[in-house]
Amino acid sequence: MKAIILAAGEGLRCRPLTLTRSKVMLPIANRPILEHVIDSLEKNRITDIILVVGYKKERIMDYFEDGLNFGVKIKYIEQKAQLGTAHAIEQAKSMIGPEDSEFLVLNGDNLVEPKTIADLLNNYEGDASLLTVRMEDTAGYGVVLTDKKRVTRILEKRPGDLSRIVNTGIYVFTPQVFETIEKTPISENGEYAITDTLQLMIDEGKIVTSVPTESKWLDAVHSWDLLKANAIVLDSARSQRIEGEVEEGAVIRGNVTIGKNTRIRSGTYILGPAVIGENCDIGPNVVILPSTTIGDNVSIRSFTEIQNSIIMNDCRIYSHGQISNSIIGSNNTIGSGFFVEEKEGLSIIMNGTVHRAPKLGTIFGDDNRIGNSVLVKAGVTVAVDCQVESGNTIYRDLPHHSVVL
Ligand SMILES: CC(=O)N[C@H]1[C@@H](OP(=O)(O)O)O[C@H](CO)[C@@H](O)[C@@H]1O
Repeated sequence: MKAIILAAGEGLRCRPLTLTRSKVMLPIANRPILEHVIDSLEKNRITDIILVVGYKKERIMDYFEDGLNFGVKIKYIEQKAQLGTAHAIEQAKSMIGPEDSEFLVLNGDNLVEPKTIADLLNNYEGDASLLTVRMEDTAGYGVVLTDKKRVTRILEKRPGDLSRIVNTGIYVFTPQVFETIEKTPISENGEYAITDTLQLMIDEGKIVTSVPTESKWLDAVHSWDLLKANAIVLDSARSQRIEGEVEEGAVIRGNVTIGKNTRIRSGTYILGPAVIGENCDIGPNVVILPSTTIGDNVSIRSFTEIQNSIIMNDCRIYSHGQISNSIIGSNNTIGSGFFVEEKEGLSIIMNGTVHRAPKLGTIFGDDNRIGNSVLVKAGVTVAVDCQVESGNTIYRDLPHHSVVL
């Protein structure tokens, strides 16, 4: 069976991280979310992949190329305008032939394990099947009403407790779906939504079924969801793998992965689960606590403590820093004495809507230069290419190219 992966969106709610990469390229345990998705498909022997790309497509194509390094074959198709999920699927129509009696569709920015996909592959039936999960808080999702297995209605992002059965956005379709996609009207928010296509199919008497799963499915809606996804993936590691050099006097406990050419200097204490990439220089006397991921080519100097955070590639973090519940994009230089405040239950306003965050420190995009003794207030973001001089406190979100003297 072929799989169409939707990977064209930017992920506005994951800014500033998505200013320089699309959401599917955000790393979890040092691998893009999309790589986790492709890996789960490959483990189900789904190796014919059509990737619908758009925003920052070059970065995706440079990383995955033809897919052979990932055990799959990838063909790319561009969605030039972001006109919704039905429109995205329609772009791949010419790649689904008469030999394809059905095909799989999934989002490139949802974390799934192999079993999640297997649950749908083993139970799909009818003209279309959608994989569903039960959730208490269904805000921001599509939900379905069912009569036994059959879906009787799809309600997209409506307020109220209409149903707890959430649409994961993972489907098996027959090629007839393209005929209904053509008839799908544009929605109020100007998109052609596959959920409207499914409702049309139901109205036409076609059989649309719901396949429930309890396997892993995590949608990274906001950037802070990456921390949760990272912790879940790190937790599933079952062993220690050390390919770098660990100096005498360093302590490494639990499931920790340390990449090639990485040096862990004396006095450093690492408590897993944690992943550290290649060519890093950590210590002496650095503390890394669960659930932390550190990318490639990162240096962290003495007496800095990092906990439950993601530090992306090519960062330099100097001594006596404290970073927790935070995401630091790639190529950041952070001076000594850096301190990130953290708070639980912050209300963060994005485009006029209030979003409730879990315990959160800060989120940095790429390429920022931070001087010494800088403090960042909880929940504040620093975009891309900002410069903050020593001794400042960052109280407000910094837009890209900001200079704080
Ligand atoms: C129009 C559409 O495709 N809506 C889907 C889709 O929403 P997005 O806002 O496009 O991510 O994925 C959700 C799952 O991530 C699903 O619950 C919802 O029904």
